[in-house]
Amino acid sequence: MSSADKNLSVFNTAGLPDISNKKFAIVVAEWNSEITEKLFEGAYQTLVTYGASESNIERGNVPGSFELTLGAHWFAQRADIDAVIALGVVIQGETKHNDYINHAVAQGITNISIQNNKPVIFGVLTPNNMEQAIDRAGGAFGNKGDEAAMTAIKMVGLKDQVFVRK
Ligand SMILES: Nc1c(NC[C@H](O)[C@H](O)[C@H](O)CO)[nH]c(=O)[nH]c1=O
Ligand SMILES: CC(=O)[C@@H](O)COP(=O)(O)O
Repeated sequence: MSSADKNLSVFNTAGLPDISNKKFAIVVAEWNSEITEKLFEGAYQTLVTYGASESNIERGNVPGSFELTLGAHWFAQRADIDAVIALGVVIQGETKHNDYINHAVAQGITNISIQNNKPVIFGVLTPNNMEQAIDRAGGAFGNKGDEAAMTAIKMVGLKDQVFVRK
């Protein structure tokens, strides 16, 4: 992934960890579901492609992206969950409401990842319009869900590297 590539589905896959026994939760916002479902599909398929067992991927739905933080926190509190992926799409409206949601969720997800000492991935699109959302949910710029899943894979690998006794 890089700004030059500007493709959310292009990433370095060298040295990925064995995730066959890792358990992932994916929390999906129902707002803009025509896009969030594409993000979920991308995240799910990326996890499976790189070694996760389908039985080790659990999904939860929340009404909107603002609720992603609490929904992700509930999963992150579970000892059997190794990483949480939060997926949402917050589209710019006429007011500043999207700004408040985006900032709250970005900070909230950061906080719960640290609080629960495990990866909680910010897989939230914050486009100005639906076209930009479509481009980043399997369109011209890849799929944010792919990126979020790959980020989760790499972070669980880093956690094992740091904490699992050799
Ligand atoms: N406008 C969008 C929302 N709004 C709903 C909020 O996320 C939240 O559910 C509500 O404020 C009640 O707490 N949510 C999105 O995910 N995307 C939007 O574009
Ligand atoms: C980001 C949203 O919540 C959005 O639906 C709000 O739209 P608006 O700012 O036009 O009320």
